[in-house]
Amino acid sequence: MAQKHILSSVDEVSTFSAKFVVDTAVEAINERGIFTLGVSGGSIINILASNLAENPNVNWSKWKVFFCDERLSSFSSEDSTYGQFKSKLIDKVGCHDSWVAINPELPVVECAKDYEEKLKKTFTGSWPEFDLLLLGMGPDGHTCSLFPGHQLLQEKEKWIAPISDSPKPPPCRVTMTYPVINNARKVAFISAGSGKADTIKAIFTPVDDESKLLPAARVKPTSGSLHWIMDTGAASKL
Ligand SMILES: O=C1O[C@H](COP(=O)(O)O)[C@@H](O)[C@H](O)[C@H]1O
Repeated sequence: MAQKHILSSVDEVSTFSAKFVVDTAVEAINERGIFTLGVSGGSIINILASNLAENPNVNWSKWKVFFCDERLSSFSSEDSTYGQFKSKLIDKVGCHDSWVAINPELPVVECAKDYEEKLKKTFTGSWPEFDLLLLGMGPDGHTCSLFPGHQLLQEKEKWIAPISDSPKPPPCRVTMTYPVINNARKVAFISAGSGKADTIKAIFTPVDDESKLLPAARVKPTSGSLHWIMDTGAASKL
């Protein structure tokens, strides 16, 4: 069962989300000495970056930040999630060593394998167990780079999968798969704006056939917790 956190404005979503991340980090560092975080791209970048950059309670030396999905674009492109976090947060704080980026120069299949190897330097075991994954959701119900009807929704072996036909540009991306997402200790969607309201209503509406579930509705942590952080616009049809 998802826990809903409904805030009255995008600014409040931003403040709440940053506190949610930092509180989770403090708990993880106290318990295990490290905080493993996965971030998404799109609107989440602006929601998170400045609040995290200004937060004095972040012990960056204990954070390891990966990308839930990433576009194969150069870091100087606006499409690069790493590039955006770099200019809006990483360069300002000087926390470069905490972030694990993809190599966008590689062909997409190799890039996914290479990124999976990078994860394996931090995580042992058959599946990584992230402390927290921050997910976005597009108006079509996609999350990470897992799109409605795409064969990647069935991927059961890879940690990181390549996609070269993303319906949302750019077409070449790498993405975490459901076994990774659903193995996290905590997963939080961050969604703002009334443009997401119909899709959020669909996500929370039960279906008679699991194959009809939108990608974001397939996020069901096996033993972790699921959170939806929304503003009143995004939650307006619930
Ligand atoms: O393409 C992507 O879109 C989703 C949703 O983005 P948003 O701007 O609608 O919030 C994002 O979560 C994902 O990381 C990104 O690659």
